[in-house]
This record gives sequence, C-alpha cells and structure tokens, in this order.
Amino acid sequence: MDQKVKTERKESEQKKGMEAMVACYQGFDPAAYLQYNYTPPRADFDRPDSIVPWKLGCLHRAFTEGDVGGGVLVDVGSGPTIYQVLSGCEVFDKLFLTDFLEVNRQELRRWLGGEGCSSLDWTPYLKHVCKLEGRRPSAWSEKAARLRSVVSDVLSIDVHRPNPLPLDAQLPAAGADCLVSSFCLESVSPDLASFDRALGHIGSLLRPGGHLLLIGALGESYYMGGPGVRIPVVPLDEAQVCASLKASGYTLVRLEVYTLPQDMRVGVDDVTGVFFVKARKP
Ligand SMILES: C[S@@+](CC[C@H](N)C(=O)[O-])C[C@H]1O[C@@H](n2cnc3c(N)ncnc32)[C@H](O)[C@@H]1O
Repeated sequence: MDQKVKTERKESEQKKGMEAMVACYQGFDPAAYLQYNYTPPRADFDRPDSIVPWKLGCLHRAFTEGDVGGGVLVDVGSGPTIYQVLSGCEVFDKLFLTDFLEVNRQELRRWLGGEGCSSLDWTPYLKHVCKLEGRRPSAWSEKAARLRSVVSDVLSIDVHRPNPLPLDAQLPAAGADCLVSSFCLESVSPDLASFDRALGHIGSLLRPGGHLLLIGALGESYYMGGPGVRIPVVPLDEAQVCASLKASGYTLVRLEVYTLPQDMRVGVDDVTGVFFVKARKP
C-alpha cells in the first residue's frame, strides 16, 4: 500500500472514531452524571478517602502553594460541574468555563444565574473548600458569590480542534495563566494518540510559564453518561500520563494518585484510580 493510501485510511479511521465519540455524547444526561459521581459515596465529606474530598484537597494545595497565579483561568471540559474551580476562583479574577455540549453549558449557566434550579446542590462542596481554606463554613455563600463574579463566560470547546475555543473568546493573546481540566481528555478521545493530540491542542491556550492542573481517570475503559449511555474512555496509567505530558512539552511539578476503595466502585464506570497532575508549560 502506498503512503498516500495509508495516510488517507488513517485519517478516515480517525474521523470515524471522532464521529462515534460525538454520537455517544448526544445521550449525555447532566443530572444523571452528577448523581452518579457527585453524591455519596463518591462525594462523602465525612470520609477523607472519598474521591471528591481527595480531588478538592489536591486542587486546594495546588492553588495555595504560591506558584500558580496571574489573571485568567480556563477550565477545559467543565461538564455540568463547578467543584474543580472552587479553589481557583480565589486566585484568579477572570475565569472561563467551557464544554462541548450545550446541555452542560446550560446547567452551568443555571447555577451561575443563582436561580436555585441546579441539578445538584453545591453547598456541601462550597463549605468543604471554605474549611480547607481555614474559613468558617458559613463563608460558603461568599465563595459562591466570588465564583459567580469571576466567571466571565461559559464557552463552547472542542479539544480535538487545534484551536479548541471560539475565535472570539476573550483570552489574552499570550494565553491563559492556568488551565484546569478534569476527566475530560481521556473520556472524549477514541485512543491514546488522539488523547495526546488533544493535550497538545489545549496547551495552545496556555501562556509560557503557565500551569496545567489535570485530573483524570486511571484504568478506565468506559463510564456511564446517563441511563444506557456508555461512553468509551482511553485507559491510562501513570507512566502514559507522564509520557503524554513530556511529549506535549510540559514540566511535571507533581503527580498524585488515588486508588478507589472497593465501595467507591459503584457500577457507573470501571475506573480504578484517579491522577492529579500539576505541570508547567516552559
Ligand atoms: C467525564 S465529563 C467531565 C466533566 C467534569 N469536568 C468533571 O470533572 O466531572 C467529560 C466532559 O467532556 C465534554 N466533552 C465531550 N466532547 C468534548 C470535546 N470534543 N471537547 C471538549 N469537551 C468535550 C463532555 O460534554 C463532558 O462534559
């Protein structure tokens, strides 16, 4: 087979993989997803070995070590969740939430609008992060107001495009000062090669010297995005995460790993662990 045919075949397979992924996401149900992943036992604030308190602890540390800062924070693939920016919103004055799906952007806008019709009550999350910050739990409403005031926009995003954000997104020319992304890249990519490409694409949104805080699933081959909605995931291990970051030119600051206790394996995915990465773009 000559090179041209090989390349065309590869491109056609890549296109099919992407189309299949987009088709899977058409069934994504924000309320069900929140119920599966963001209620006990996965979000049990009385248990330090519960997934959500572990993630919130990692984010709190990353944002309070003094090296992450600047003006603009972008959360890549926010989904219908806000937990991942509860620490960052105290450090940055301008924050962009992003997602591929309009249903998720609507869910985020509902919470931002404060009309009390969100699919999940984020109050325990806000209280928990206030506690981590040494504030009284009753400061949670101040934190909610702070987050609402710093979110500049909820944008559409496609990490498979070399320019993932709309051209009119109001990002600084040099890029954002920090990116957060949780459970996005591995769960929207048909294979490791496209995960790597997506990591490269989002890197173009970050200024040199800026930080990437990446949270993701280890050993996961699927998750449920709603009843009967099985979404394939690229199963990653720690070595692959480090290799992908290196290939995209990041300097790894820290990698932390959480292993799921048996009772967190609740049948909505086959995840075995979670990684948290703090990395810097040179
Ligand atoms: C597993 S969810 C993660 C949501 C949230 N960040 C969290 O921590 O739970 C994956 C998210 O990626 C979004 N997504 C799907 N395709 C995408 C794409 N091509 N580019 C960016 N995000 C995408 C989905 O809409 C979904 O909200």
